[in-house]
Amino acid sequence: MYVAIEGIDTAGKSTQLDILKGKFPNAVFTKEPGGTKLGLKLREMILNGEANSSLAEMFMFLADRAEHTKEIIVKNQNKLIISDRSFISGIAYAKDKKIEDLIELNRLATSNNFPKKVILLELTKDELQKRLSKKPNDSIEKRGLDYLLDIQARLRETIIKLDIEHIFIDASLNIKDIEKKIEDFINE
Ligand SMILES: Nc1ncnc2c1ncn2[C@@H]1O[C@H](COP(=O)(O)OP(=O)(O)OP(=O)(O)O)[C@@H](O)[C@H]1O
Ligand SMILES: Cc1cn([C@H]2C[C@H](O)[C@@H](COP(=O)(O)O)O2)c(=O)[nH]c1=O
Repeated sequence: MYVAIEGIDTAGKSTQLDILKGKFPNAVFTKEPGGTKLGLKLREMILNGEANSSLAEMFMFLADRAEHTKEIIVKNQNKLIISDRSFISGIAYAKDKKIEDLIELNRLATSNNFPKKVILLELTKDELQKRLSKKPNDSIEKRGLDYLLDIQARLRETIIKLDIEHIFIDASLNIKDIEKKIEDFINE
């Protein structure tokens, strides 16, 4: 089963994934962008802000996703796969593109291999500001609070629009409480 953890920058995805690796030792843990050798090169170029064109950036994420689908998702389809982000981030972060167009582009990139379950960690503006202030910000994070909160709303909208089995979790809850909610959702 293919499961994705979604959330804007600093929502707590990596923190939860580190715990989940101990709870699901036989699962395949991966991420977008950067889940493959090619994806790591694409991730570095994107997060260093090397694309001047938003369309070029979008296609770089789609290229990462196509490689990730072929090399990780399809090759491990009989296992539990838990991914840090997915095509849902791809749709939500491409703010200047139509969701309908993005859905079709992502169907092509993933050969229709969408996650079966999605966990969305959601931050308040205050908590996001606090967490962003504690770390160096990459080119996307530098676009600011309102940009990221709009992305968060698009993540929620996309999950609902595509009717994917999901759970929305308050990312400011205690780390252990969040983990239990995620574990129970994956196991249900
Ligand atoms: N439930 C929580 N309560 C308080 N702080 C948290 C919680 N979960 C994570 N954090 C802290 O928030 C920061 C960001 O967490 P983390 O790196 O896991 O987020 P992320 O979603 O992986 O971020 P990014 O997408 O930017 O890599 C870290 O300093 C982490 O310790
Ligand atoms: C998959 C995907 C991601 N993004 C953005 C979201 C983040 O700002 C970065 C990835 O960094 P992280 O450390 O993995 O959170 O890229 C995007 O804009 N489009 C996508 O498809």
